[in-house]
Amino acid sequence: MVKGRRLHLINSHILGAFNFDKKCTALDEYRERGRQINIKLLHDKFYEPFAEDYKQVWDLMKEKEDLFNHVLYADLSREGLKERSQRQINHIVPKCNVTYESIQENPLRKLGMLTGIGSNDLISGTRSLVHFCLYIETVQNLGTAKHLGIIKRAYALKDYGCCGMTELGHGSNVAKVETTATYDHSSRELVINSPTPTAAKWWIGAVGKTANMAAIFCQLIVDGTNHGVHAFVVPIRDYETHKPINGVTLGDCGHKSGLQGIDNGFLLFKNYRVPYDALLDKYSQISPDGKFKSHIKNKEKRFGLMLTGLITGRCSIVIVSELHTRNALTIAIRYAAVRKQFGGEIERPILDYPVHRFRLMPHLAKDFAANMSMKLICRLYNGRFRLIDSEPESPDVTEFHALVSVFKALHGWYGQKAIQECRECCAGHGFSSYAGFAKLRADNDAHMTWEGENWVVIQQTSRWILKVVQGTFKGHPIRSPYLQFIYLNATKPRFSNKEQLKHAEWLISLFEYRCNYYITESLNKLQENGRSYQDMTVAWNRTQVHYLIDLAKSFGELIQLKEFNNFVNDLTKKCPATGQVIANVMYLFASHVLDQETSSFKNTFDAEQAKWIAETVDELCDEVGEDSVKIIDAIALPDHVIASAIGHSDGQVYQRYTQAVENAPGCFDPPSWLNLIHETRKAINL
Ligand SMILES: Cc1cc2nc3c(=O)[nH]c(=O)nc-3n(C[C@H](O)[C@H](O)[C@H](O)COP(=O)(O)OP(=O)(O)OC[C@H]3O[C@@H](n4cnc5c(N)ncnc54)[C@H](O)[C@@H]3O)c2cc1C
Repeated sequence: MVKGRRLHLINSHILGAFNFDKKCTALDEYRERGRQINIKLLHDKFYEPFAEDYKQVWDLMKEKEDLFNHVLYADLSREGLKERSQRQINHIVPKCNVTYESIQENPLRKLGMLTGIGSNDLISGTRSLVHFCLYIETVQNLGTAKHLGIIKRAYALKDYGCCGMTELGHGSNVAKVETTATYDHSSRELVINSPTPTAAKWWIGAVGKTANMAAIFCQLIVDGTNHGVHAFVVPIRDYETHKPINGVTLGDCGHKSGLQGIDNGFLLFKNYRVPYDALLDKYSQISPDGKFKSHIKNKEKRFGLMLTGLITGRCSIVIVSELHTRNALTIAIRYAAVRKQFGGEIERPILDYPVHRFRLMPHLAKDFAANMSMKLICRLYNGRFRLIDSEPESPDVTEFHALVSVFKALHGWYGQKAIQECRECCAGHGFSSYAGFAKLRADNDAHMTWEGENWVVIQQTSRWILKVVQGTFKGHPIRSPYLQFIYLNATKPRFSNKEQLKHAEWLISLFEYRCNYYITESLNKLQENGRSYQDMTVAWNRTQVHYLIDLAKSFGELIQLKEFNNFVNDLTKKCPATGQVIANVMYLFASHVLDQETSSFKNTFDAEQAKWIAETVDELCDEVGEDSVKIIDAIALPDHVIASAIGHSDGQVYQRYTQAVENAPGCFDPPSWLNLIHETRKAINL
């Protein structure tokens, strides 16, 4: 008996307990359905501008496929995940030729490498980003020629850097950080201190285990006067021993909701003396006779410039949250084509059910919209990256900042909702870690918060729009090409039939009207609140809900729709059939946005118009659902990058899933705590 069981176990290990003798053809059958599209054309256009960068990174992943396969690492410890991430970074980054010179020539390449890594694993993507963007770009944007050596060492990975802005007591309100850097004229040094426990730098990526260098943000005090937040580049660990430097206390922030492989840490300083050159002194200097000077007299403006090192990080979120959303949709749509439940004698794929299409297709449409705004940010990126260095106060930089802010928030939110819905759409098997959703959701969750908390960062977009509008009251023309639609007495475009919801120009004019509507409403409310509260900060905060936040969102979605339309027009020129299929995705995006509008704008539709919108959403979900497997084939990341047991392009869901389960440690083992089961049996003596 025992011998027989052992034999069975050995057999299970070698052959697998689940014997799939027939290949599942359900996904291929779904591929035959719907309208024909030019998959290669859609793929190439969707992957712009990163096709080459991604190919390089993904080919490198293929070389060590196991190292990038999440299914194999679901049981890793916190320390194990950190080690694995370091191995991933060591395998990819040095081969990508990301040097100071190559990035000066084409800054976008860095984003390509980082988001390529992040598309598979946000842990390694972020650990690289913290160093290459937050640390290096803070030093580069705020430092001077004498700091070039530090930057080049960092590109060569001789140093590993972090960026310490957030503290235990202050996050979004960076201007109020408590860490101080006090100038000591006698030695021409700066003395860094954490004057209170809440001044501890907190959450700082790479501090926990990796970084030996830090760009830290402190209040600069010269001769007893606080000149506001400035950045300093300082060593935090000894280069040889990797131990904290005297005057620095550091540690790891512990277990988190996800991203365990990132070594977020805390930093405390006690009379830590660093030479004057630690001050990143592009905008402020202390003269040899000990006087503070800055050509930017306004303290607030100076503070704004201190944050320019964040911009690439925000752009990376704009990009990578779209990639994560796409991965979730790829898994859920492929699974839905394979999974069959109900439907009579021959069961139907769950992707056939209207309710399933209604749950998934609007997210697919939003992912397309996010891909469009991602492309816009990337088109602008190189020019703005250089302007941040040469002319940081240029209106083009402010405009870019406003665009990135709204898309950082929108894409993160789209992703979080989409990933959760995809998880639920795959129900039980979606709950398995081998499906991939748990990791995607936990990873994307951080996008809500870091690099500017979404609800705070999005306010910067509406602030910019209202500033431009207020400028027009003083006779200043609107420069930004993205705000040319502003017209304060705008009237709603005539909405006389349902077919208009499949008319791009009309939809754009409706979205323009919607944004103008929120501008007018926000201005009126702001004025009203200004009278009620006197303090303009209170009035501003009182005008966020239903007004300024909605204004920023409506602006972001207008830009997405315009970019989407350009994409569809271009696609249609090259292949009308493909253009038509993707036009439907665009109409679905627009009508779904209108249908979801929960605040005041919805009142601008009468009951019949609201019904047209809802019906159009249903119809388009159905049409797009029929084409969705092919659409996903065109835009999906390679299987080894997604690394999901249930979302593979070969459609062998059950085989891959059971294989993952069987290969997991302990699948067939008895519990190591078997004695406790025996104890339990004896616990109650009847
Ligand atoms: C995984 C991870 C990694 C990180 N890595 C780094 C790093 O490397 N370096 C670094 O410096 N920081 C890092 N951070 C910190 C991150 O940047 C901050 O968490 C973020 O800026 C938000 O600050 P906070 O958490 O203190 O939230 P708070 O600013 O305290 O916000 C708390 C809540 O209050 C709301 N709120 C705040 N102000 C307003 C307002 N004016 N109006 C309306 N609502 C408001 C916010 O919306 C939020 O919901 C990291 C964080 C995480 C989670």
